[in-house]
Amino acid sequence: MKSIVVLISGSGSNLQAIIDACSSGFIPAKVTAVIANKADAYGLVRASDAGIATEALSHKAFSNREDYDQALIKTIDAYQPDLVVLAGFMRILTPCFVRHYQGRLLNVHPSLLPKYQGLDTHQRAIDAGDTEHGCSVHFVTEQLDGGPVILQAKVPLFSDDDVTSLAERVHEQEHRIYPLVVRWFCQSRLQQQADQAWLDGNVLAANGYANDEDD
Ligand SMILES: Nc1nc2c(c(=O)[nH]1)N[C@@H](CN(C=O)c1ccc(C(=O)N[C@@H](CCC(=O)O)C(=O)O)cc1)CN2
Ligand SMILES: NCC(=O)N[C@@H]1O[C@H](COP(=O)([O-])[O-])[C@@H](O)[C@H]1O
Repeated sequence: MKSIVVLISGSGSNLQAIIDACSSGFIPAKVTAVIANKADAYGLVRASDAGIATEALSHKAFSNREDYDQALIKTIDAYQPDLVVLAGFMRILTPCFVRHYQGRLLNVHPSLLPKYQGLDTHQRAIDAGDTEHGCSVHFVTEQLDGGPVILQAKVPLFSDDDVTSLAERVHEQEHRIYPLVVRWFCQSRLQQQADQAWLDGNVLAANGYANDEDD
């Protein structure tokens, strides 16, 4: 049974989707710990309610990003995860952290990467007058939101949308594609592909896994 540690900063709806997918057996893995950089992250309540170990490690307790990341690595590694999942984790991670989890560190980003890397993606798409938006699950690299994209989902962007309505529509798709990618990752075939993609920096052909005989 694969082991997953999830990092959060807020509500944890993506965390909940992954917890539920593990509970149903859709993801052949167990979330062994949820770690937040904010003690009031509601995702910690979701984890506790699911009987999952929780830890709050505030970045404010550290004088620099490197020291925080070293403490975060120590906390994570105590659970010996096969996979580390960022689910609304709002800290930029140092190269040292990224290298430590190379190839087994995923993130979900609320845009159709490479569009709108960084923050405030929904408002930026609205301001740009886009007619479509979406979300991306990608490998985490040193380049912020620049890692190889594994799977994306598109949503329409309507003229009367605001950030709330658009975020809700994107969230629905995040809750679909993130558990699917985590499932693939926990099936060993993708791990080998992940290492290869990591090396080549290629975009994984999401469709190529749609028919994976392991599915
Ligand atoms: N090295 C990497 N670190 C992180 C990545 C990544 O791809 N490479 N993905 C992000 C997730 N993310 C968007 O998906 C993201 C998170 C946080 C920020 C950011 O600017 N954070 C600020 C603090 C903002 C806040 O506290 O509200 C910061 O760290 O100073 C941008 C994008 C996770 N990390
Ligand atoms: N740049 C990172 C970022 O903005 N991530 C976004 O934070 C939200 C977390 O929601 P959740 O806590 O309900 O899962 C998600 O929409 C995720 O795409």
